[in-house]
Amino acid sequence: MAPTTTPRAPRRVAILGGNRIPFARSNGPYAKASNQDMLTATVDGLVARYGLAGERLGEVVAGAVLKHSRDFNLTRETVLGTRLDPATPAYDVQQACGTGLEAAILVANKIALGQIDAGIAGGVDSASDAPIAVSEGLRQTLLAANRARSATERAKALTGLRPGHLVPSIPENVEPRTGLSMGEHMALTAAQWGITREAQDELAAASHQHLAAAYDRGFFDDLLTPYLGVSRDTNLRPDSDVAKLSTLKPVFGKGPDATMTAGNSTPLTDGASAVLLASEEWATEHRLTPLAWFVDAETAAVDYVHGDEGLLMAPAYAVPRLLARNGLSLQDFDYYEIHEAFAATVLTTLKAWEDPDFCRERLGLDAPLGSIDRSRLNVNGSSLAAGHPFAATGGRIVASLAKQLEEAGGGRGLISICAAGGQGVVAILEA
Ligand SMILES: CC(=O)CC(=O)SCCNC(=O)CCNC(=O)[C@H](O)C(C)(C)COP(=O)(O)OP(=O)(O)OC[C@H]1O[C@@H](n2cnc3c(N)ncnc32)[C@H](O)[C@@H]1OP(=O)(O)O
Repeated sequence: MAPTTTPRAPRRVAILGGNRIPFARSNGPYAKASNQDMLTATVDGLVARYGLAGERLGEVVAGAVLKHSRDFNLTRETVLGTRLDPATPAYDVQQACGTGLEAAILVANKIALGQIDAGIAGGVDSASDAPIAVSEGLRQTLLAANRARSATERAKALTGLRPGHLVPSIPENVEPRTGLSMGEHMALTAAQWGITREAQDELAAASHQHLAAAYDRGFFDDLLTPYLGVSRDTNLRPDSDVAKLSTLKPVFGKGPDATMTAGNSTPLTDGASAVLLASEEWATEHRLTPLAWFVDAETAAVDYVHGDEGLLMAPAYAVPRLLARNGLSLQDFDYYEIHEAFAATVLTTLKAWEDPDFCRERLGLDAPLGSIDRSRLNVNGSSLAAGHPFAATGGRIVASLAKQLEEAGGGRGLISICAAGGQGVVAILEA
C-alpha cells in the first residue's frame, strides 16, 4: 500500500532557555505551596523571560512524582494559570526522577518530527505537600456508601467502618516490590561496589562548592526566578567540607559498610523547573538564540527485583547504547551531568564503566567504557547541594548544561539520571 505521508527528515531541536525556582528543603519555605503553585510560578517565569505571553505553544509536558489525585492533569491546570495562550495543549508524564528529562524527550521528539514547533518541558515535586490517601478499608466503605440508593443503604454501608480504617496511607520513599527505600537499595549497591565513605564525602563537598561558585559568578541569574522570598537553593552549604561531612552518622546501610549519610544523600526537597525547546525556524522567528541542541536520548531499565543489579544502575546500561548509536566514546564529552541521587550513585556508575568484567558481562562490550575527566563532572553543582525535587531535577540539569555549553562557546554534554523502578534516562546535548 502506498504511504499516505512523505517521511520527513528530523529537525534539529534547540534548547532556548530554562527556569526554575530555587529548590527548598522540604517543610521549609514552600511547605504551603502546592505542585501547581510552584510549577505555575516556574513556567510563568519562563514565559516572562522569553516574551511568551499570549503565545500558543505546540505543547507543555511536565509531571510530578508525588501527585495528589485532585491533580488530574496538573500540567494543563498549570498552563491555564500562566500567561501562555490557554489554547496551548498540556499533559502529565511520570518517570520518577527521570520525569523532567523524559518530558524534554517527548517535546524534543515532536519538534524533531515536525509535529510541533515549540514546547515547554518541566517537572515539579513537593515532599512537604505529599498526598496522603485514606486506607483501603475506608475507601471501599465510602465507595459503597456513595453507591447506596437510600439513606438506609448508606447507613448500612457505613456500619462496615472500623477504627483501623481511619489510619491514613502516607506515601513512602520505597520500592513497592522490595519494600526497601531508595537509600537502602543504594547502600546495598555501594557496598557491592566497595564505594568508600571518603569518596562519597569528597563528591558531596565538591557539589556544594561548585554550586556556590556558580551562584557567585551569576550563572543562575537567567535560569532562576526567586520564589516566596527564596533566591538560592536552601540546601546549599558553601562551607560544607569533607572534614565536617566525615563526622555525620550513617543513615542507610548496616555495620562497617554503612557509608551513606544525610550529607552524601539528597535531602527531601520542594521545587520546580522548566525548559523551552523549539525548532531552529521558530527560534529565528522569535529572535531567540539557542543555548544548545538536544541531540539524542535513551532510556533503560534493570531487573533489580529478580536479578542482582542495583536499583539505580540503569543509566550505566543506557549510556553505552546512546554512545553506540551516536558513534561516540565516553571520553568524547566536555561536560558530564550525572544526577547525584546519592554520592554513591555517581561513583558506582563511574566505577561500572571502568570495570572490564561489568562492561563485558553486563553491557556486552569488548572493552570497558573507561574513566572520565572528573574536572568535567557536575561543574555547576548537582542534586547533593541543590536538592532533589524528584521530577524537577531533569529540567534543572538540561537548562544548566545547555547554559554551560553556551558559555563555553561550544562542546558536547552527557546527562545521566537514575530513576526509581530500576530505570535510567540519559541524553546528549551539543552547542
Ligand atoms: C526517586 C528516584 O526516581 C531516583 C532517585 O533520585 S533516588 C533518591 C531519592 N531521594 C531520597 O531517597 C531522599 C533521601 N533522603 C532522606 O531520606 C533524608 O534527607 C535523610 C534520611 C538522608 C536525612 O534526613 P535528616 O536526618 O532529616 O537530615 P538532616 O536533619 O537534614 O541532616 C542530619 C544532620 O546532617 C547535617 N548535614 C546534612 N548535610 C550536611 C552537609 N552537606 N554538611 C554538613 N552537615 C550536613 C545536618 O546539619 C544535620 O546535623 P544536626 O543533626 O547536627 O542538625
